[in-house]
Amino acid sequence: MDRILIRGGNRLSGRLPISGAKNAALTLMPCALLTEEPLTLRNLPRLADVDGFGHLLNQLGASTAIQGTRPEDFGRVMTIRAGNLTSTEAPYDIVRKMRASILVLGPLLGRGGEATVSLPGGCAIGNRPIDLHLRALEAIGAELEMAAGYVKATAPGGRLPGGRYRFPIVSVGATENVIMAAVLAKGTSVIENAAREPEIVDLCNCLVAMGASIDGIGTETLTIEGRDRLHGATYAVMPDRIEAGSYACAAAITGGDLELVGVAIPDMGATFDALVEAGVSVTPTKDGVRVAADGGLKPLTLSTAPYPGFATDMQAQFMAMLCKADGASVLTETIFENRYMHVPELARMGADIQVRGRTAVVRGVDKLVGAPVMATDLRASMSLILAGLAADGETSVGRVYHLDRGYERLEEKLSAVGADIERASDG
Ligand SMILES: CC(=O)N[C@H]1[C@@H](OP(=O)(O)OP(=O)(O)OC[C@H]2O[C@@H](n3ccc(=O)[nH]c3=O)[C@H](O)[C@@H]2O)O[C@H](CO)[C@@H](O)[C@@H]1O
Ligand SMILES: C=C(OP(=O)(O)O)C(=O)O
Repeated sequence: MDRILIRGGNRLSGRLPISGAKNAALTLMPCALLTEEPLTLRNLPRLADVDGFGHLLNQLGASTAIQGTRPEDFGRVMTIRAGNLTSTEAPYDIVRKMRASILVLGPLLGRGGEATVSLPGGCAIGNRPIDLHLRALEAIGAELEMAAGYVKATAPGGRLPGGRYRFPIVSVGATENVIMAAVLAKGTSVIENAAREPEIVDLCNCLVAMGASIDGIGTETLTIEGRDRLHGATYAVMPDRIEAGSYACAAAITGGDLELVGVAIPDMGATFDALVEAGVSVTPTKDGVRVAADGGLKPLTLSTAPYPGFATDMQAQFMAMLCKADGASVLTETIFENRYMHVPELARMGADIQVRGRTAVVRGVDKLVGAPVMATDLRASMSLILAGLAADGETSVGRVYHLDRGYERLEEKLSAVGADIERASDG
């Protein structure tokens, strides 16, 4: 199994390209199931999760073709053709490895009136049930049956009627699933308390490019008028705001100066606000944004929240950064019940963090020390990389497959801006 080795202490500087967003890619790829015509996605990041989703689409009978990208380029172009689907089932083997597989439920149901998807089960960061996905689909007319760890959803008469649903709490995935089902419904659907994450806006914009009718994009109330059919499109995946935020933290923790090329500044509000409050300078440039720090960081009080609040997917990276702040920070995780798995690993590197329930108190330390550490999930892995960049000596991060789910060629991007980082194989 691979490990990432980092010899810490280098100040990062230079230009760092931002890839297409994993979480947008994983909701744009299933849109291809909504049409018989090809959907071409540009700026698709090269990630294990994108490959996994391609594999799932293949299992359903869709073809996935990668076009003319050179190995040295970031991102790629993929054309997905779902003209002849041969299956409507997402099996346990795939769903358990990649939770986002649940996002085929809505489009399969919308297109063919039937879908069977394995229940994903819990994961390291929490239980992550799918009850809201199911309630929302029921509200627009789906009938559900549960058996042997699978949910089978059908549309009576082969087509969903549409309907109204108000989410009791904000769910990104459930909002995406119900939108993808509703765009091909017979009637109109109204979705209230919808998630407003930029990835949802990206999804809606792609669906509109495919002929869907969606009103209220970017707001908490979406009105979707079902169409008889959607057509193909070519669409570029939005830049990854979480990758950008992670590398902004890398600049901050190393007292560095990075230009994040291609970042979408309007999507970065809460992350950049928090960095500025910590004393980091964030300045728009012609190609993106420059994030610079002089070594001193102020402590912060942050609470995770749905967009436009501070993203739970940035909590672990900020925690690592705040280990080097001058004073005590307070972080509260409100989205997932178990998203502090990185704390004991950071502690092995000299961090001073106390967790009580959903709140973590992070006391800045003079130095972090390199150590062998183990990643537990995607963003936890990134927090260990960040700590390693700032630590004295060598850090070795295990279970790199977590990182490969969401960071395109991480070690290449970081070494190009001055990090001493490499991937090593345990054989
Ligand atoms: C592939 C993808 O885009 N993943 C993102 C997506 O995950 P995901 O879509 O799984 O996250 P949700 O927004 O659905 O989860 C928010 C909260 O709602 C709860 N919940 C969710 C669904 C449900 O049916 N019932 C229920 O109780 C979850 O357990 C969690 O506590 O949004 C999360 C919150 O921004 C991010 O951390 C993930 O990176
Ligand atoms: C939790 C994440 O992803 P997923 O929902 O795919 O597990 C993430 O991107 O941080």
